[in-house]
Amino acid sequence: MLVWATGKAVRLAWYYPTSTVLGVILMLVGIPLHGLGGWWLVGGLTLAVVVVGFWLWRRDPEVFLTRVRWSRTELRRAYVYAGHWRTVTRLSGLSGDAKGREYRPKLMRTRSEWWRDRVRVKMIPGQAPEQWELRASGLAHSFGARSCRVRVVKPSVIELDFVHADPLARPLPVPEMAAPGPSVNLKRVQIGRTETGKPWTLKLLGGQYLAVGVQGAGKASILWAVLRALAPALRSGLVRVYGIDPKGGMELGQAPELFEGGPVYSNGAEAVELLESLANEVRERSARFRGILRGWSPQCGEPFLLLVVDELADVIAYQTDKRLKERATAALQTITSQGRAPGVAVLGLVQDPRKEIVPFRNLFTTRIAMRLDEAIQVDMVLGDGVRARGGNAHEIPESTPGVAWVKEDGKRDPVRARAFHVTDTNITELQHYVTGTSATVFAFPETTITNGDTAA
Ligand SMILES: Nc1ncnc2c1ncn2[C@@H]1O[C@H](COP(=O)(O)OP(=O)(O)OP(=O)(O)O)[C@@H](O)[C@H]1O
Repeated sequence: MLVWATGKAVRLAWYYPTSTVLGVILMLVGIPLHGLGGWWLVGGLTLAVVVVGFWLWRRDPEVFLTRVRWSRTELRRAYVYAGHWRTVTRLSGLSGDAKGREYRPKLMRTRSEWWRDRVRVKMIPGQAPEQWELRASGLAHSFGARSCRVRVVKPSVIELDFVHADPLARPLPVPEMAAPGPSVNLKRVQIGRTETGKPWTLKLLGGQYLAVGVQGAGKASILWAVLRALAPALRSGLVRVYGIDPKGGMELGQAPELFEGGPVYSNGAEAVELLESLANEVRERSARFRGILRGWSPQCGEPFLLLVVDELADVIAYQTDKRLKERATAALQTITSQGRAPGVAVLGLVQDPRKEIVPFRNLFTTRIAMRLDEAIQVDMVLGDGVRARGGNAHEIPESTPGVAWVKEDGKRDPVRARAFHVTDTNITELQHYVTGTSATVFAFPETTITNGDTAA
């Protein structure tokens, strides 16, 4: 009994360290003062702590919950998880019996943040993370969360993310542009923030990018956030950008000076010639580098090349001239498959991810799924099984343009992130920064109409 009770006490102290320490302190205060009304003092102190905590929570719940994460962790563990763990895992079919013994997944460490609870679990023998992925929705409902994602930590240990709120609900303003001069790290180009608060970075050097989303999903913000992050390198000539905007220049036409030779505003011969000239550059550079360099670096004396194609489908699928379509597809395949070492990257934006539209999706090393209509489209972009790990891009609400699920080749789990919101003023500022012309952006003047109304 003593061994059992000691084991229980150690386990309790391990999972509820702060409550245990506080309890011990209160007992140490209360017992010596027992005869002097010490327990009243302890009760009063406890009440004071609770009242002050409640007041702080009412004032600013987010700050309170961030500051006293331990209390949230221990409270939620006790009331939400520990109490129902056995029943929920049993009813979900996640525990089992063998040789008359019940095997139950073990609830390990929990950590509560203001928007999610991270719950570590030791699986029972013979269990696979995929079994938990299949039951993720049921687990979320059982523990009162909006969604549940499953991550593998190490063999037989997984972490469940129970999500309660969206940390990316508010638009992210673009950061100030870097001062001209310092070179940009092309392996870490920041274009937004992930839901855990870390920078969302693209590895342009060595990567090829495909962003897919319905109309209004915020694809353009990815494009402009990349160009803004590259601003010092565009200004110094370290990076050259080429652009194709078959939608008649509605997007790239906002800052044509940023693009080498100006953007191409059609999907015809001019666009195909640009693609073929870049494919040739890839081959020529590879030949020049062979035996001398392993890959492009800022010291190699040649600029890094980035091709941006807004609405890729117009160039490789909706083109009615079969010959032009084939030439465009072949050139893009060469750039995406061989461009890594010679320093040529592609950022393609598209609305429809079907194989008939982008037959070489797998050549893009990072695929970005923004808001999509159907679950099957998510599988097409991110790959099979990624949705079960949380990547539900078809559930991104319309109210959060710029939010995306990102899947990099070689990484098991997708990442949820939001691109910076780049406004028209930000784009004008970028253009002046890169071209070296100075300009002040004025707000639209307000005119007062004689009947007293004000119009912009
Ligand atoms: N990252 C973002 N944060 C907040 N709002 C955004 C963001 N990106 C875009 N928006 C807003 O969402 C709307 C649609 O964005 P955008 O035009 O970039 O979508 P799109 O996917 O490029 O659409 P289309 O396919 O029609 O070109 C715009 O009003 C824009 O201001």
